[in-house]
Amino acid sequence: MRIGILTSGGDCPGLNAVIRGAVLKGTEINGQEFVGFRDGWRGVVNADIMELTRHNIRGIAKQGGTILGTSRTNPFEGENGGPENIAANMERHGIDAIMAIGGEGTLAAAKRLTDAGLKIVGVPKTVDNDLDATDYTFGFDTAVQIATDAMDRLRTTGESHSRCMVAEVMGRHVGWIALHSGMAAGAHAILIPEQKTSVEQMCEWVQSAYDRGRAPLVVVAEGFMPDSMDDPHSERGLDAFGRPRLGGIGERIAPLIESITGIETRATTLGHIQRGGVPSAYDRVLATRLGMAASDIIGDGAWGQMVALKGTEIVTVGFAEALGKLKTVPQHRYDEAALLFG
Ligand SMILES: Nc1ncnc2c1ncn2[C@@H]1O[C@H](COP(=O)(O)OP(=O)(O)OP(=O)(O)O)[C@@H](O)[C@H]1O
Ligand SMILES: O=P(O)(O)OC[C@H]1O[C@](O)(CO)[C@@H](O)[C@@H]1O
Ligand SMILES: [Mg+2]
Repeated sequence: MRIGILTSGGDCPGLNAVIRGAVLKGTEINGQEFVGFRDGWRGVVNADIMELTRHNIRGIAKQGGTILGTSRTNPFEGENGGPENIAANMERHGIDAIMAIGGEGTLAAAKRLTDAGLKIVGVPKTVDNDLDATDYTFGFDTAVQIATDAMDRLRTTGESHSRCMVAEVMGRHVGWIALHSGMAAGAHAILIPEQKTSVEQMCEWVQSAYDRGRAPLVVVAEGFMPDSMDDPHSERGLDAFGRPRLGGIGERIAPLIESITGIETRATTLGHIQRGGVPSAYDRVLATRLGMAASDIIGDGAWGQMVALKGTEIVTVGFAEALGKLKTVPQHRYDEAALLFG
């Protein structure tokens, strides 16, 4: 069987380890051959294909990004898009099945194509860790470590100047990166999309930390909304799928904190630094196992399914179930972190 692998949506550390895991297990054990589609669904629609052999995936588990490239192309759009054209392209290139590595958008597209008769399995990815069907997504652990390192640095400069430091991290719909990096770095306030918080409450936490002689550290997820806002802060236009690009809420709340408390405040947006560079050991192992398992479920003909982590085991979940809901930060996880605020 000849399989086409694609990576789609935002990149994250560990994508290459999935590709390597799949190709090694597939070629060595499962009797499979692999090609890569360049730039996500764009490569599928335009039949932009590269060979993936054991030789050209060697050493890539530790490389950040994706050797295949990625995009937010919609496979249903354009004159070559849609299930019939894609099926014809696959047949022309002798490709029997697709392994789609992506977030909820990529997997939603994969589900629609599978419903139309294509043979597709999925591998979940996102630094945001917001897919409910898997306990952790690879890339998350690396992003949390990068954010924690950054906050450790913000704290030393904050302490030298007796300033309040606001660190903005990724997290469009959920606050997992903010919660974990904030707990790890000992933040005095963690602001996440799941919990609307008033500016007065933020300032209370900041003031109380300051009064104890600390330089307050506030972590805010890009999708956070103070109780006065109905939509996340966006000033950067729309992405390729027409959604607002987030980012900038930290710069927006820092002057509010400064004006209310009188404490000099600086904001730093970590942005794409969180998605770049080498994956952590945890993410390499998780990604490699998911890639190997995805090769196995292709061998089983488990079309419309994706691999996922449950506890410490890799399991299989149907796209429909996997896409049902986002994994938000539960109230008790926020409450336990909030005990340490202020
Ligand atoms: N319901 C859908 N039907 C068809 N295509 C979709 C659908 N949802 C998303 N897509 C396509 O899949 C692409 C990838 O989705 P998206 O941009 O949401 O990234 P993702 O895979 O969710 O990863 P992440 O959000 O973590 O970066 C989108 O740009 C869009 O073109
Ligand atoms: O700048 P890009 O690549 O469009 O992606 C930004 C988005 O991707 C994510 O990193 C993952 O979904 C979000 O946290 C963020 O909003
Ligand atoms: Mg998405």
